[in-house]
Amino acid sequence: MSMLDGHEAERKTREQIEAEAELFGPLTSSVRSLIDATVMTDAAPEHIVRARALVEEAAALLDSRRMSAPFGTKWSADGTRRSWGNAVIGLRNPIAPLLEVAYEDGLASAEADLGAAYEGPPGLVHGGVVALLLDQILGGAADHAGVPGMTGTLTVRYRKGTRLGPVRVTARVDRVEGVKTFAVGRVHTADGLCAEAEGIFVLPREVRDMVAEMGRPQ
Ligand SMILES: CCCCCCCCCCCC(=O)SCCNC(=O)CCNC(=O)[C@H](O)C(C)(C)COP(=O)(O)OP(=O)(O)OC[C@H]1O[C@@H](n2cnc3c(N)ncnc32)[C@H](O)[C@@H]1OP(=O)(O)O
Repeated sequence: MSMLDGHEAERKTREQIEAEAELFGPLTSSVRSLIDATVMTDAAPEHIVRARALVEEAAALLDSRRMSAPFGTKWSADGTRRSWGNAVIGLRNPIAPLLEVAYEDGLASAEADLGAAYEGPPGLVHGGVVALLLDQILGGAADHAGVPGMTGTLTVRYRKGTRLGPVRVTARVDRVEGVKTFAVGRVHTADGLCAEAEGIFVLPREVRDMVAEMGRPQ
């Protein structure tokens, strides 16, 4: 599979996209609550059995018609970009903590409330989830600065356990060296700084080749 696959131009209007967001956003939110309830439930066995039947019925309804491929990234004529399946920010993805990333003065920042579904060590966020958030926000900072790339290397230093609950993640571009963008970021909770990261984001060769090809005179 090429890295250019999964990017798709679409002709939907802003109103159509908003209507889709209104339809799918609440579904995702309900399933996210279901995930939390599944991890945390202490209900009676007969309630678990009944819940399972209801969940299977819902899954069958949703599965009655499927997209032919994962959501990918859809680009609208007005520049709107949707990655609704994304594992961190996807509006249609209930396992995404749903970071809403804000960009200001070169700083990307987002907050998330990480519940029991993200646990690693008791009461703490799984280290892979911490890396997941950092990967996304560092990559987002690079992208927003106009120097995007695929994650080549992500180095995370875990300074202290990240307690489950509200977290704040931030990132910015540190420097650009040719096709590599170096971004740095942090994760904070009420306990203070929990993790720091540096990422190297590389604009892939095939994207570089495509850009060079487009710039060549006909
Ligand atoms: C369109 C995107 C928008 C995307 C914008 C959206 C961002 C969202 C964030 C989500 C991020 C992800 O999850 S991304 C998914 C996880 N990552 C991946 O799957 C990437 C898998 N790896 C790859 O596709 C490839 O190995 C690449 C793209 C990383 C590099 O391949 P390449 O492009 O052929 O690289 P190549 O020409 O050999 O090298 C170019 C320069 O990069 C350096 N380099 C090569 N590999 C690495 C590396 N792993 N770590 C550090 N540096 C590296 C080389 O030394 C060289 O430096 P010099 O000689 O020039 O000094």
